[in-house]
Amino acid sequence: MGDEDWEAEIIKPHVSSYVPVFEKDKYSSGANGDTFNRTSASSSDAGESNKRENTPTVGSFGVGKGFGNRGFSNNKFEEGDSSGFWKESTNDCEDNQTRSRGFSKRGGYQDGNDSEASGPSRRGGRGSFRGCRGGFGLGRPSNEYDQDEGTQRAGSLFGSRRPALSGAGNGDTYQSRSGSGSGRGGYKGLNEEVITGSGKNSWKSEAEGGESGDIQGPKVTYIPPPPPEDEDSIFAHYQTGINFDKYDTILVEVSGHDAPPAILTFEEANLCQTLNNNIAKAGYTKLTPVQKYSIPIILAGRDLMACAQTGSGKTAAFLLPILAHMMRDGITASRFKELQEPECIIVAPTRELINQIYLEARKFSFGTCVRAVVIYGGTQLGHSIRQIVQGCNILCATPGRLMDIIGKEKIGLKQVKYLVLDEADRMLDMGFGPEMKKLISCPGMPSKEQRQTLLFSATFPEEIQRLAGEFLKSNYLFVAVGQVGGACRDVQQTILQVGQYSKREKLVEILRNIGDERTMVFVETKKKADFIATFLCQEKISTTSIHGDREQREREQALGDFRCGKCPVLVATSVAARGLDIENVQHVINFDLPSTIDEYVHRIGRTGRCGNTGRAISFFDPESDNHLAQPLVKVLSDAQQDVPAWLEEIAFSTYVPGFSGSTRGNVFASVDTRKNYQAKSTLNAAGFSSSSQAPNPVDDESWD
Ligand SMILES: Nc1ncnc2c1ncn2[C@@H]1O[C@H](COP(=O)(O)OP(=O)(O)OP(=O)(O)O)[C@@H](O)[C@H]1O
Repeated sequence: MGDEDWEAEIIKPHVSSYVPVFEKDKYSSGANGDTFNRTSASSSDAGESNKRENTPTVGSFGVGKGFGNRGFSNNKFEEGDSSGFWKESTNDCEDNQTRSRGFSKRGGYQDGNDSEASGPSRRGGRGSFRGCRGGFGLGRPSNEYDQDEGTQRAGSLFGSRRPALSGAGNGDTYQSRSGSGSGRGGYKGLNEEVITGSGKNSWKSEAEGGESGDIQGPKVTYIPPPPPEDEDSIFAHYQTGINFDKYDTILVEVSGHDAPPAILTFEEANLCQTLNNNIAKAGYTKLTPVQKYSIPIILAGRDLMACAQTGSGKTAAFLLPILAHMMRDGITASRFKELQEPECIIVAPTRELINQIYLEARKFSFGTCVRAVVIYGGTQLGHSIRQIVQGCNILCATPGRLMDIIGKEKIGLKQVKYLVLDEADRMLDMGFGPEMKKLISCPGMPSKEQRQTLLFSATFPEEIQRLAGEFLKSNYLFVAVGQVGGACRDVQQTILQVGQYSKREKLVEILRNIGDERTMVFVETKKKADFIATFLCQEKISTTSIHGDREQREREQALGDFRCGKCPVLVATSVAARGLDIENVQHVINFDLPSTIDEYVHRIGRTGRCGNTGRAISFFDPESDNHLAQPLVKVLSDAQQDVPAWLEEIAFSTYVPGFSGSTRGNVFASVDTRKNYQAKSTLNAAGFSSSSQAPNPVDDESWD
């Protein structure tokens, strides 16, 4: 599905279609209670027995010049005047697969008729002008996930930055991409402090010269506000939901050799008193399944690939045992030093997510001498360095910034004992995979035999599992909570057939029904995110937006406004699809379906977290979404959701050979891929599956 054809929309009659009615009493029930139909032990048993390709169009939102130049900050959207919605060349996610350096055209300075061409080719290679956001795009520009220096420099070239959305709260105007610039996060050019490395960089990231100053250009000046220091804020948490206890019924499967038995309680983990206090202050009284299994595995020093549904506590599942190890090893407080050598590195694909992980690390390490630090793109490099040199035991980082800092020799890797890839499938795919490979082959980085590597996600496609072998010891354990890649059952999923010309109207109808309940609306492109947010503001629906073309300051502001309820609607691209844990998100609307089913699972997982219920409504456009019909049917049926007959029909008519059976084939890797090579698993003492024989050594080799 491409962008909507707005021009055509004007002449095409709107087709009304069903709008679901939101009844709160229905809402809270959902189809949550049933257990997965698996043969392994449930977690509660454990202790007992143990591009879309967008084509350019003429015309943009403003008049004459496009967004970047004139933007629409002063142009209220009026449907009748809009001759067309320009087409965006790449979606937010695609960007991260482009490692280009150079200049940007869009955003900062773009003619209305000057649509970007599709795909990376137009992004330019190294040293070229980069087709995005009007600025120097050095390093890893416009990576939706980790937009480091490129993004932050972008748009600055012309001396102005886009103001933040101003529609927040009143829905009147929605300013974005204005070329007139508010100066927020503005370009200070060469006057900005440049912190350079020692000058003897023996290893540099691909982004060398990015923010690091090797190549001069506009600098990122944004310094994120420090998080509140008071204990109440540090331990602030939301309540687990009515379905939290039902987590116990989810089947868990562990594969690999000699898996330690699961634990049932926090006490069994034998954590130190400080950690136990922090767990209690965080409001955790009971382990989630992924925690029951992962904590003892990590405590036993094993490598782990863990797959568990969205919102089920994977973050604590790796943080707690790592911290416990550190405490047990008598870690000493790290002091001010120019070169810090953290014991733990955690990487995640988006800035907001890594910040969230950092806050969790800070929470659980409260009162210990362990110091966690977060660094991510879109913020001033000097600020990152200042945070690090003060001491760093746990470094939480987005990939680009991490590589820059390593290149600056502010971080040494010799002491790394724990390497965590959150959203690991994302971290290992085409976008970040090369960066991660560089990380593990950086000088000083202990080999996989010497470090403990932990991979967590809600989705783990087979091919990514295979790639992961390079990162993990061959005897790693694989924990699958429920269906690998399956959707959270606490999310009630509705798929509506909505043609592109009816989407906006439908969206407004739904949002009006929803009222003030917090809702995330996912769209496929950054431009559309702006456009829809503007449109909703004009419909008097308080809306903000987050996407990769927004400055980091704006992104954080948007998230803050959404979190606090000032703007109950957040229009987002896939940058917000993974990991974000926002209280009280009751609805997710896929205005555009994503291109992959995994992305769908992550997106809808922004609601229905931690035992709370949520609803997801997706607009399915038969013109463009048919490829998703089969995997959607599988996801829906696995999560025991109603599958619309029309969707089944489409799925059937778009039958793909090899996609067969009641579960409709292998949309997900339903198991540890090593199982293909292993003998049949047996139930171990803890009641979960544990492989009884060594993998075939030949196959094993292929993992290295
Ligand atoms: N044992 C627990 N008891 C109570 N709350 C918990 C527990 N474990 C985690 N939580 C809370 O559940 C929420 C979701 O946890 P978390 O963000 O780690 O989920 P996740 O599995 O990583 O999700 P995603 O796949 O979307 O990244 C957080 O607010 C977290 O504090």
